[in-house]
Amino acid sequence: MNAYTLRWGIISTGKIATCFVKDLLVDPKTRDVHDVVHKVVAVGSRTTEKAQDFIDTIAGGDKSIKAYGSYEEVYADKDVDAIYIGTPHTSHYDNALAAVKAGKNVLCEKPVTCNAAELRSLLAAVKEHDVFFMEALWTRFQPLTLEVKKLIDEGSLGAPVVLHADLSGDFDIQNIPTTHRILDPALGGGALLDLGPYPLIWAIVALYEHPSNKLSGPSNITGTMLKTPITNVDRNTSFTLTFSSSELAAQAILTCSINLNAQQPGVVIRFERGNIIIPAPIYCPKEFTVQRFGMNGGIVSEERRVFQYVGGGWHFQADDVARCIRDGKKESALWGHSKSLLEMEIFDEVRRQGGYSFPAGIERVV
Ligand SMILES: NC(=O)C1=CN([C@@H]2O[C@H](COP(=O)(O)OP(=O)(O)OC[C@H]3O[C@@H](n4cnc5c(N)ncnc54)[C@H](OP(=O)(O)O)[C@@H]3O)[C@@H](O)[C@H]2O)C=CC1
Ligand SMILES: O=C1OC[C@@H](O)[C@H](O)[C@H]1O
Repeated sequence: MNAYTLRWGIISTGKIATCFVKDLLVDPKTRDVHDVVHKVVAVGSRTTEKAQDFIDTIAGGDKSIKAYGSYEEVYADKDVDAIYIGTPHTSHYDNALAAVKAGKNVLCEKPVTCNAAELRSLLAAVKEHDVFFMEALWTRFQPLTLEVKKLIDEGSLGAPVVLHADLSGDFDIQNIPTTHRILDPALGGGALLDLGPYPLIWAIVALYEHPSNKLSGPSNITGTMLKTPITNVDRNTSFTLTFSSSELAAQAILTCSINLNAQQPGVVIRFERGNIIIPAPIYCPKEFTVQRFGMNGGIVSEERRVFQYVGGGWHFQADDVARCIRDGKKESALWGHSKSLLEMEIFDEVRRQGGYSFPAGIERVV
């Protein structure tokens, strides 16, 4: 069977665009993938020099990759099948909408938009232009996550009861410029939008996607935010989700911080008959441990599973995008539109309770 080639146009040349493109250049055979391959055909930046420098640095100066000094030229390029968007949160809506209107398939970094209203508007355009669209929630596609999901669904641990998940990062907020995307409210700064998708994705995998939950949304959401006096964005955010509307009765306790390092606690999923423990960093964990309880409630067995592969882990989502586009699908079965929408609705509610409003004009749709 001939492998399907997906031709990518890259929007922006920052940190995550670098990680993603490096992974696109990893031979899929190293992860035992033989049905799809990836080709970077164009890179768009706000300056042509940066686009060319990116190609020189990341892709060894590959002459077949076009360097554009605007994003619009990438959207218009006939050789591009799919656009990858790696700009700051507050640009996602505009960039994705422009790509969709140009008839391109889109993979857009997390958080997919600033709010649920922007996403609804974007999804209407996706439908109208009949293109594929996905938020780049890469963790959902990693082999470890697929194994954890299989273990949960197989049911030997019983029902999930409580999930704890944290993602923190030390962004050195006392010393970075207030224009850094993590501090600047005009770039959607703060912990929730940047780090919140990761604790949330584990709650979605373990609770929302649990077979007994029948894809019911949380019946209750609480959120509280501690702001930094530097720019008033959320420095520490805690939020809880209660699932109780179907056969599942479970809670998720989720936290994220921009002034702590990314070490433990990671993720702990507590079931009736055991635990799944996933050490940090929870966006790309490399191992998990399953503990099983005996009759008296003590731990009678512990199994550690380790996952290794070539690359950073962003290529698994790229393979899914390629297969979807090859097969004419408009959304992914693993991280489809409704999950991104649930994420944005939860974030809207947590920001509402936490008292975090963006500066006027930042949200393109309200
Ligand atoms: N999936 C993951 O693991 C990660 C995802 N992310 C997500 O990716 C997005 C970008 O993050 P990151 O790569 O760290 O950010 P960077 O600041 O490193 O890069 C963002 C890039 O976007 C472009 N850009 C366009 N408009 C602006 C603007 N107004 N201000 C600054 N840059 C702008 C620039 O590229 P150019 O000048 O070439 O146009 C810039 O290099 C965020 O939404 C974040 O949540 C971030 C890190 C990890
Ligand atoms: O997606 C992300 O994962 C890792 C973090 O360090 C980064 O800020 C965030 O955007």
